[in-house]
Amino acid sequence: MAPPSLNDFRNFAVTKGHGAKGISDLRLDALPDQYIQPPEERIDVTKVLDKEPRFFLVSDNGQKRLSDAVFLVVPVIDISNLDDPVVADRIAEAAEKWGFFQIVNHGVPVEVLENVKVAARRFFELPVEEKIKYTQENSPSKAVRLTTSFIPKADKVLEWKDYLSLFYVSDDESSKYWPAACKNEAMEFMNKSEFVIKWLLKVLMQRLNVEDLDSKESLLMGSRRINLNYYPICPNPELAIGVGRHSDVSTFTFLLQDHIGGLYVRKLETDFWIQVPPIPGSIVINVGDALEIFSNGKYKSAEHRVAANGNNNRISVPIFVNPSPGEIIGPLPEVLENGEKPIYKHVLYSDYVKHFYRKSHDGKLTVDFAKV
Ligand SMILES: COc1cc(/C=C/C(=O)SCCNC(=O)CCNC(=O)[C@H](O)C(C)(C)COP(=O)(O)OP(=O)(O)OC[C@H]2O[C@@H](n3cnc4c(N)ncnc43)[C@H](O)[C@@H]2OP(=O)(O)O)ccc1O
Ligand SMILES: O=C(O)CCC(=O)C(=O)O
Ligand SMILES: [Fe+2]
Repeated sequence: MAPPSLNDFRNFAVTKGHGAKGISDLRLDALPDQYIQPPEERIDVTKVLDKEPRFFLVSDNGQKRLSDAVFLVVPVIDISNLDDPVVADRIAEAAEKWGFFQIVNHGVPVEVLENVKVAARRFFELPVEEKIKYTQENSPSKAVRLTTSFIPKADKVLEWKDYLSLFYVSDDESSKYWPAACKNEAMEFMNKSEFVIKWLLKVLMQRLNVEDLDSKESLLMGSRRINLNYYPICPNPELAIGVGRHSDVSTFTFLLQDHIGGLYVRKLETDFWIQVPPIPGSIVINVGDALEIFSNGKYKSAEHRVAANGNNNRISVPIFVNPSPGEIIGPLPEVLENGEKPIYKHVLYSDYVKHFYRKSHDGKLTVDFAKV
Protein backbone atom coordinates (compact mmCIF):
# COMPACT_ATOMS: atom_id res chain seq x y z
CA MET A 1 0.00 0.00 0.00
CA ALA A 2 1.25 3.52 -0.82
CA PRO A 3 2.56 5.59 2.10
CA PRO A 4 0.14 8.28 3.28
CA SER A 5 0.27 11.86 2.15
CA LEU A 6 1.04 14.32 4.92
CA ASN A 7 -2.58 14.96 5.87
CA ASP A 8 -3.71 11.42 5.53
CA PHE A 9 -2.17 9.78 8.58
CA ARG A 10 -5.50 9.39 10.38
CA ASN A 11 -7.00 7.63 7.38
CA PHE A 12 -3.90 5.44 7.02
CA ALA A 13 -3.88 4.45 10.70
CA VAL A 14 -7.61 4.18 11.39
CA THR A 15 -9.54 3.44 8.20
CA LYS A 16 -6.88 1.57 6.29
CA GLY A 17 -6.03 -0.42 9.44
CA HIS A 18 -2.28 0.28 9.65
CA GLY A 19 -2.55 1.61 13.17
CA ALA A 20 0.16 3.41 15.09
CA LYS A 21 2.46 0.51 14.21
CA GLY A 22 2.03 1.20 10.49
CA ILE A 23 3.05 4.81 11.05
CA SER A 24 5.94 3.78 13.28
CA ASP A 25 7.18 1.45 10.53
CA LEU A 26 7.44 4.44 8.15
CA ARG A 27 10.32 5.68 10.37
CA LEU A 28 9.26 9.31 10.04
CA ASP A 29 11.55 12.03 11.36
CA ALA A 30 8.71 13.82 13.11
CA LEU A 31 5.47 12.84 14.78
CA PRO A 32 2.43 13.55 12.54
CA ASP A 33 0.23 16.41 13.79
CA GLN A 34 -2.65 14.01 14.38
CA TYR A 35 -0.71 12.57 17.32
CA ILE A 36 0.58 15.78 18.91
CA GLN A 37 -1.07 16.11 22.31
CA PRO A 38 -1.85 19.51 23.82
CA PRO A 39 0.81 20.40 26.42
CA GLU A 40 -1.47 19.60 29.37
CA GLU A 41 -1.87 15.99 28.23
CA ARG A 42 1.84 15.31 27.71
CA ILE A 43 3.93 13.80 30.47
CA ASP A 44 5.38 16.69 32.44
CA VAL A 45 8.59 15.44 34.05
CA THR A 46 8.35 18.07 36.78
CA LYS A 47 5.17 16.33 37.94
CA VAL A 48 6.72 12.88 38.09
CA LEU A 49 7.94 11.66 41.46
CA ASP A 50 10.67 9.18 40.80
CA LYS A 51 12.88 7.77 43.52
CA GLU A 52 13.55 11.17 45.12
CA PRO A 53 12.19 11.73 48.63
CA ARG A 54 9.36 14.29 48.77
CA PHE A 55 7.93 16.52 51.45
CA PHE A 56 4.28 17.43 51.77
CA LEU A 57 2.58 20.20 53.68
CA VAL A 58 0.79 18.53 56.60
CA SER A 59 -1.30 19.89 59.41
CA ASP A 60 -0.44 19.10 63.09
CA ASN A 61 -2.82 20.51 65.71
CA GLY A 62 -3.68 23.28 63.31
CA GLN A 63 0.01 24.05 62.65
CA LYS A 64 1.24 23.60 59.10
CA ARG A 65 4.60 21.88 58.71
CA LEU A 66 6.53 19.88 56.14
CA SER A 67 6.12 16.12 56.46
CA ASP A 68 9.02 13.76 57.04
CA ALA A 69 10.70 12.59 53.84
CA VAL A 70 8.44 10.22 51.93
CA PHE A 71 9.61 7.83 49.23
CA LEU A 72 6.70 7.15 46.98
CA VAL A 73 6.56 3.61 45.67
CA VAL A 74 3.47 1.79 44.50
CA PRO A 75 3.20 -1.13 46.98
CA VAL A 76 4.76 -4.44 45.92
CA ILE A 77 3.07 -7.28 47.78
CA ASP A 78 4.43 -10.82 48.07
CA ILE A 79 1.38 -13.08 48.11
CA SER A 80 3.18 -16.42 48.45
CA ASN A 81 1.36 -17.03 51.74
CA LEU A 82 -2.31 -16.63 50.89
CA ASP A 83 -3.37 -17.33 54.47
CA ASP A 84 -1.29 -14.56 56.02
CA PRO A 85 -3.62 -11.83 57.35
CA VAL A 86 -0.83 -9.26 56.96
CA VAL A 87 -0.90 -9.88 53.20
CA ALA A 88 -4.65 -9.29 53.14
CA ASP A 89 -4.18 -6.08 55.16
CA ARG A 90 -1.58 -4.79 52.73
CA ILE A 91 -3.83 -5.47 49.75
CA ALA A 92 -6.81 -3.68 51.27
CA GLU A 93 -4.62 -0.79 52.36
CA ALA A 94 -3.09 -0.44 48.88
CA ALA A 95 -6.55 -0.52 47.28
CA GLU A 96 -7.65 2.29 49.61
CA LYS A 97 -4.59 4.50 49.53
CA TRP A 98 -3.29 3.91 46.02
CA GLY A 99 -5.84 2.04 43.95
CA PHE A 100 -2.74 0.36 42.52
CA PHE A 101 -0.30 -2.32 43.64
CA GLN A 102 1.92 -5.03 42.24
CA ILE A 103 1.83 -8.67 43.30
CA VAL A 104 4.78 -11.07 43.20
CA ASN A 105 4.90 -14.83 43.87
CA HIS A 106 1.32 -15.06 42.68
CA GLY A 107 1.53 -18.56 41.23
CA VAL A 108 0.86 -17.75 37.54
CA PRO A 109 3.76 -19.57 35.80
CA VAL A 110 6.42 -17.32 34.26
CA GLU A 111 6.18 -19.15 30.93
CA VAL A 112 2.46 -18.33 30.71
CA LEU A 113 3.34 -14.65 31.12
CA GLU A 114 6.17 -14.85 28.61
CA ASN A 115 4.06 -16.75 26.10
CA VAL A 116 1.25 -14.21 26.05
CA LYS A 117 3.71 -11.34 25.48
CA VAL A 118 5.31 -13.26 22.59
CA ALA A 119 1.87 -14.00 21.17
CA ALA A 120 0.84 -10.34 21.38
CA ARG A 121 3.96 -9.34 19.50
CA ARG A 122 3.30 -12.06 16.92
CA PHE A 123 -0.22 -10.75 16.36
CA PHE A 124 0.85 -7.12 15.87
CA GLU A 125 3.66 -8.15 13.53
CA LEU A 126 1.21 -9.84 11.15
CA PRO A 127 0.80 -8.11 7.77
CA VAL A 128 -1.92 -5.47 7.75
CA GLU A 129 -4.04 -7.63 5.39
CA GLU A 130 -4.29 -10.22 8.17
CA LYS A 131 -4.85 -7.79 11.04
CA ILE A 132 -7.55 -5.81 9.26
CA LYS A 133 -9.79 -8.89 9.43
CA TYR A 134 -10.30 -8.04 13.12
CA THR A 135 -11.29 -4.37 12.92
CA GLN A 136 -14.84 -3.44 13.95
CA GLU A 137 -16.04 -3.43 10.30
CA ASN A 138 -14.57 -6.82 9.43
CA SER A 139 -14.38 -8.86 12.62
CA PRO A 140 -16.24 -12.19 12.53
CA SER A 141 -17.45 -11.57 16.07
CA LYS A 142 -18.34 -8.63 18.33
CA ALA A 143 -16.11 -10.25 20.92
CA VAL A 144 -12.97 -9.53 18.89
CA ARG A 145 -11.93 -6.05 17.89
CA LEU A 146 -8.68 -4.49 16.70
CA THR A 147 -8.49 -0.72 17.24
CA THR A 148 -5.88 1.99 17.17
CA SER A 149 -5.81 4.89 19.65
CA PHE A 150 -8.79 4.48 22.05
CA ILE A 151 -12.01 5.50 20.29
CA PRO A 152 -10.69 7.00 17.04
CA LYS A 153 -13.97 8.62 16.10
CA ALA A 154 -14.03 10.45 19.45
CA ASP A 155 -10.28 11.04 19.85
CA LYS A 156 -9.42 14.49 18.46
CA VAL A 157 -5.75 13.65 18.92
CA LEU A 158 -4.87 10.00 18.41
CA GLU A 159 -3.16 7.92 21.09
CA TRP A 160 0.03 6.12 20.07
CA LYS A 161 -1.24 2.60 20.66
CA ASP A 162 -2.92 -0.33 18.90
CA TYR A 163 -4.97 -2.88 20.80
CA LEU A 164 -6.75 -6.12 20.21
CA SER A 165 -9.71 -6.48 22.57
CA LEU A 166 -10.98 -9.99 23.26
CA PHE A 167 -14.21 -10.43 25.20
CA TYR A 168 -14.49 -13.85 26.81
CA VAL A 169 -17.81 -15.52 26.11
CA SER A 170 -16.88 -19.22 26.19
CA ASP A 171 -13.94 -21.46 25.36
CA ASP A 172 -15.71 -22.47 22.15
CA GLU A 173 -16.21 -18.85 21.00
CA SER A 174 -12.63 -17.94 21.85
CA SER A 175 -11.32 -20.91 19.98
CA LYS A 176 -13.50 -20.12 16.96
CA TYR A 177 -13.08 -16.33 16.71
CA TRP A 178 -9.97 -15.14 18.52
CA PRO A 179 -6.98 -14.78 16.14
CA ALA A 180 -4.89 -17.94 15.78
CA ALA A 181 -1.71 -15.93 16.37
CA CYS A 182 -2.56 -15.35 20.02
CA LYS A 183 -5.69 -17.19 21.12
CA ASN A 184 -4.13 -20.13 22.96
CA GLU A 185 -1.72 -17.96 24.90
CA ALA A 186 -4.41 -15.40 25.79
CA MET A 187 -6.74 -18.18 26.99
CA GLU A 188 -3.95 -19.79 28.99
CA PHE A 189 -3.14 -16.46 30.67
CA MET A 190 -6.82 -16.05 31.59
CA ASN A 191 -7.21 -19.59 32.84
CA LYS A 192 -4.01 -19.68 34.87
CA SER A 193 -4.87 -16.32 36.47
CA GLU A 194 -8.35 -17.31 37.55
CA PHE A 195 -7.35 -18.68 40.95
CA VAL A 196 -5.46 -15.57 42.04
CA ILE A 197 -8.15 -13.27 40.61
CA LYS A 198 -10.79 -15.01 42.75
CA TRP A 199 -8.53 -14.89 45.79
CA LEU A 200 -7.91 -11.14 45.36
CA LEU A 201 -11.61 -10.49 45.08
CA LYS A 202 -12.26 -12.56 48.21
CA VAL A 203 -9.70 -10.53 50.18
CA LEU A 204 -11.01 -7.19 48.95
CA MET A 205 -14.60 -8.18 49.68
CA GLN A 206 -13.87 -9.54 53.17
CA ARG A 207 -12.68 -6.06 54.17
CA LEU A 208 -16.08 -4.76 53.09
CA ASN A 209 -17.82 -7.42 55.22
CA VAL A 210 -18.95 -9.26 52.10
CA GLU A 211 -18.56 -12.98 52.74
CA ASP A 212 -20.88 -14.74 50.32
CA LEU A 213 -19.04 -14.37 47.04
CA ASP A 214 -20.81 -17.21 45.23
CA SER A 215 -24.10 -15.33 45.08
CA LYS A 216 -22.28 -12.20 43.87
CA GLU A 217 -20.02 -13.76 41.25
CA SER A 218 -21.96 -12.39 38.29
CA LEU A 219 -22.10 -8.93 39.86
CA LEU A 220 -18.42 -8.72 40.78
CA MET A 221 -16.68 -10.75 38.12
CA GLY A 222 -19.28 -12.04 35.68
CA SER A 223 -17.39 -10.99 32.54
CA ARG A 224 -13.81 -10.76 31.45
CA ARG A 225 -12.04 -8.95 28.66
CA ILE A 226 -8.39 -9.35 27.73
CA ASN A 227 -6.65 -6.65 25.71
CA LEU A 228 -3.34 -7.03 23.92
CA ASN A 229 -1.80 -3.55 23.86
CA TYR A 230 1.00 -2.63 21.49
CA TYR A 231 2.87 0.66 21.79
CA PRO A 232 5.23 0.98 18.82
CA ILE A 233 8.39 3.08 18.75
CA CYS A 234 7.38 6.72 18.50
CA PRO A 235 9.14 9.68 16.88
CA ASN A 236 8.97 12.59 19.38
CA PRO A 237 7.56 10.52 22.27
CA GLU A 238 7.51 13.60 24.49
CA LEU A 239 4.75 15.10 22.27
CA ALA A 240 2.59 11.98 22.20
CA ILE A 241 0.84 9.73 24.69
CA GLY A 242 0.50 5.93 24.63
CA VAL A 243 -2.71 5.95 26.66
CA GLY A 244 -4.27 9.12 28.00
CA ARG A 245 -5.36 9.73 31.59
CA HIS A 246 -8.15 7.38 32.56
CA SER A 247 -9.44 5.02 35.19
CA ASP A 248 -10.59 1.54 34.19
CA VAL A 249 -14.27 0.69 34.26
CA SER A 250 -13.59 -2.81 35.56
CA THR A 251 -14.03 -4.27 39.06
CA PHE A 252 -10.28 -4.57 38.95
CA THR A 253 -7.63 -5.02 36.30
CA PHE A 254 -4.96 -7.73 36.33
CA LEU A 255 -2.21 -6.26 34.18
CA LEU A 256 0.92 -7.82 32.74
CA GLN A 257 3.45 -5.28 31.50
CA ASP A 258 6.72 -6.09 29.77
CA HIS A 259 10.16 -4.79 30.80
CA ILE A 260 10.03 -1.44 28.97
CA GLY A 261 8.12 0.69 31.48
CA GLY A 262 6.06 3.83 30.95
CA LEU A 263 2.96 3.21 33.08
CA TYR A 264 2.24 6.11 35.44
CA VAL A 265 -0.34 6.37 38.20
CA ARG A 266 -1.54 9.60 39.73
CA LYS A 267 -0.94 9.73 43.48
CA LEU A 268 -4.39 10.10 44.96
CA GLU A 269 -5.38 13.63 45.88
CA THR A 270 -2.25 15.13 44.31
CA ASP A 271 -1.10 16.34 40.91
CA PHE A 272 1.91 14.04 41.01
CA TRP A 273 2.50 10.96 38.91
CA ILE A 274 4.53 7.92 39.89
CA GLN A 275 5.91 5.29 37.59
CA VAL A 276 4.82 1.69 38.13
CA PRO A 277 8.21 0.08 37.47
CA PRO A 278 8.34 -3.22 35.61
CA ILE A 279 9.30 -6.04 37.98
CA PRO A 280 10.04 -9.37 36.26
CA GLY A 281 7.24 -11.85 36.93
CA SER A 282 4.99 -9.32 38.70
CA ILE A 283 1.39 -8.43 37.94
CA VAL A 284 -0.01 -4.94 38.41
CA ILE A 285 -3.44 -4.77 40.02
CA ASN A 286 -5.56 -1.68 39.74
CA VAL A 287 -8.94 -0.95 41.24
CA GLY A 288 -11.56 -0.11 38.61
CA ASP A 289 -14.56 2.20 38.78
CA ALA A 290 -16.99 -0.67 39.47
CA LEU A 291 -15.10 -1.57 42.66
CA GLU A 292 -14.91 2.07 43.70
CA ILE A 293 -18.70 2.17 43.30
CA PHE A 294 -19.32 -1.18 45.09
CA SER A 295 -17.21 0.02 48.03
CA ASN A 296 -18.88 3.46 48.07
CA GLY A 297 -15.50 5.11 47.51
CA LYS A 298 -13.44 3.15 50.08
CA TYR A 299 -11.35 1.56 47.34
CA LYS A 300 -10.13 4.03 44.71
CA SER A 301 -9.89 3.60 40.95
CA ALA A 302 -6.76 5.65 40.34
CA GLU A 303 -6.10 7.66 37.23
CA HIS A 304 -3.27 6.26 35.13
CA ARG A 305 -1.66 6.69 31.71
CA VAL A 306 1.13 5.35 29.54
CA ALA A 307 4.02 7.27 27.96
CA ALA A 308 5.09 6.74 24.37
CA ASN A 309 8.64 5.44 23.90
CA GLY A 310 11.21 6.57 21.34
CA ASN A 311 13.44 3.49 21.45
CA ASN A 312 11.38 0.40 22.13
CA ASN A 313 8.08 -1.23 21.29
CA ARG A 314 6.10 -2.01 24.42
CA ILE A 315 3.51 -4.72 25.14
CA SER A 316 1.01 -4.93 27.96
CA VAL A 317 -1.81 -7.37 28.55
CA PRO A 318 -4.61 -6.36 30.92
CA ILE A 319 -7.34 -8.75 31.97
CA PHE A 320 -10.34 -6.61 32.89
CA VAL A 321 -12.38 -8.41 35.55
CA ASN A 322 -15.84 -6.91 35.14
CA PRO A 323 -19.43 -7.20 36.33
CA SER A 324 -21.75 -8.96 33.87
CA PRO A 325 -23.07 -6.33 31.44
CA GLY A 326 -26.66 -6.91 32.61
CA GLU A 327 -25.92 -6.35 36.31
CA ILE A 328 -26.92 -3.21 38.19
CA ILE A 329 -23.91 -1.79 40.02
CA GLY A 330 -24.07 0.42 43.10
CA PRO A 331 -22.75 0.56 46.68
CA LEU A 332 -23.08 -2.91 48.26
CA PRO A 333 -25.64 -3.24 51.10
CA GLU A 334 -22.90 -4.58 53.42
CA VAL A 335 -20.96 -1.32 52.94
CA LEU A 336 -23.94 0.86 53.79
CA GLU A 337 -25.05 -1.28 56.75
CA ASN A 338 -23.51 1.12 59.25
CA GLY A 339 -25.58 4.05 57.99
CA GLU A 340 -22.96 5.38 55.57
CA LYS A 341 -24.50 7.68 52.95
CA PRO A 342 -24.24 6.37 49.38
CA ILE A 343 -22.15 8.59 47.13
CA TYR A 344 -22.98 6.49 44.07
CA LYS A 345 -26.33 5.50 42.63
CA HIS A 346 -27.32 2.25 40.92
CA VAL A 347 -26.68 2.01 37.17
CA LEU A 348 -26.80 -0.75 34.58
CA TYR A 349 -23.20 -1.82 34.03
CA SER A 350 -23.51 -1.97 30.23
CA ASP A 351 -24.79 1.65 30.27
CA TYR A 352 -21.76 2.59 32.34
CA VAL A 353 -19.38 0.89 29.88
CA LYS A 354 -21.10 2.42 26.86
CA HIS A 355 -20.67 5.83 28.46
CA PHE A 356 -16.94 5.08 28.82
CA TYR A 357 -16.66 4.05 25.18
CA ARG A 358 -18.56 7.07 23.90
CA LYS A 359 -15.82 9.60 24.70
CA SER A 360 -12.05 9.98 24.67
CA HIS A 361 -10.07 9.31 27.81
CA ASP A 362 -10.88 12.04 30.30
CA GLY A 363 -9.21 11.16 33.58
CA LYS A 364 -11.61 10.26 36.36
CA LEU A 365 -14.73 11.75 34.78
CA THR A 366 -16.40 8.47 33.79
CA VAL A 367 -17.34 7.75 37.39
CA ASP A 368 -19.44 10.95 37.53
CA PHE A 369 -21.97 8.97 35.49
CA ALA A 370 -22.79 7.04 38.68
CA LYS A 371 -22.46 9.85 41.26
CA VAL A 372 -25.53 10.61 43.37
C1 LIG B 1 -7.16 2.46 28.56
O1 LIG B 1 -7.44 2.18 27.28
C2 LIG B 1 -8.40 1.27 27.06
C3 LIG B 1 -9.21 0.64 28.00
C4 LIG B 1 -10.17 -0.27 27.60
C5 LIG B 1 -11.08 -0.97 28.48
C6 LIG B 1 -11.05 -0.85 29.77
C7 LIG B 1 -11.94 -1.60 30.60
O2 LIG B 1 -12.05 -1.39 31.77
S1 LIG B 1 -12.81 -2.82 29.80
C8 LIG B 1 -14.13 -3.27 30.69
C9 LIG B 1 -15.13 -3.21 29.65
N1 LIG B 1 -16.32 -3.86 30.06
C10 LIG B 1 -16.77 -4.87 29.38
O3 LIG B 1 -16.17 -5.35 28.46
C11 LIG B 1 -18.09 -5.38 29.84
C12 LIG B 1 -18.64 -6.33 28.93
N2 LIG B 1 -18.94 -5.78 27.61
C13 LIG B 1 -20.09 -5.23 27.30
O4 LIG B 1 -20.96 -5.12 28.13
C14 LIG B 1 -20.32 -4.82 25.89
O5 LIG B 1 -19.22 -5.14 25.11
C15 LIG B 1 -20.62 -3.33 25.77
C16 LIG B 1 -19.37 -2.54 26.19
C17 LIG B 1 -21.77 -2.92 26.68
C18 LIG B 1 -20.97 -2.99 24.37
O6 LIG B 1 -21.86 -3.95 23.85
P1 LIG B 1 -23.17 -3.62 22.98
O7 LIG B 1 -24.28 -3.17 23.85
O8 LIG B 1 -23.44 -4.84 22.16
O9 LIG B 1 -22.81 -2.37 22.10
P2 LIG B 1 -21.74 -2.14 21.01
O10 LIG B 1 -22.51 -1.62 19.83
O11 LIG B 1 -20.87 -3.31 20.76
O12 LIG B 1 -20.84 -1.02 21.67
C19 LIG B 1 -21.35 0.20 22.17
C20 LIG B 1 -20.34 1.27 21.90
O13 LIG B 1 -19.13 0.99 22.63
C21 LIG B 1 -18.04 0.79 21.72
N3 LIG B 1 -17.27 -0.38 22.14
C22 LIG B 1 -17.78 -1.53 22.59
N4 LIG B 1 -16.80 -2.38 22.89
C23 LIG B 1 -15.64 -1.78 22.58
C24 LIG B 1 -14.27 -2.14 22.64
N5 LIG B 1 -13.87 -3.32 23.10
N6 LIG B 1 -13.36 -1.26 22.26
C25 LIG B 1 -13.72 -0.06 21.80
N7 LIG B 1 -15.00 0.36 21.70
C26 LIG B 1 -15.95 -0.48 22.09
C27 LIG B 1 -18.65 0.56 20.38
O14 LIG B 1 -17.83 1.07 19.37
C28 LIG B 1 -19.98 1.27 20.45
O15 LIG B 1 -19.86 2.59 20.04
P3 LIG B 1 -20.68 3.06 18.72
O16 LIG B 1 -20.35 4.51 18.63
O17 LIG B 1 -20.12 2.21 17.62
O18 LIG B 1 -22.12 2.81 19.00
C29 LIG B 1 -10.30 -0.54 26.28
C30 LIG B 1 -9.50 0.08 25.36
C31 LIG B 1 -8.53 1.00 25.77
O19 LIG B 1 -7.71 1.67 24.88
O1 LIG C 1 -0.17 -0.49 29.15
C1 LIG C 1 -0.34 -0.36 30.34
O2 LIG C 1 0.56 -0.56 31.16
C2 LIG C 1 -1.69 0.06 30.89
C3 LIG C 1 -2.78 0.05 29.87
C4 LIG C 1 -4.08 0.49 30.44
O3 LIG C 1 -4.14 1.32 31.31
C5 LIG C 1 -5.34 -0.12 29.92
O4 LIG C 1 -5.29 -0.86 28.93
O5 LIG C 1 -6.40 0.15 30.53
FE1 LIG D 1 -6.12 1.29 32.25
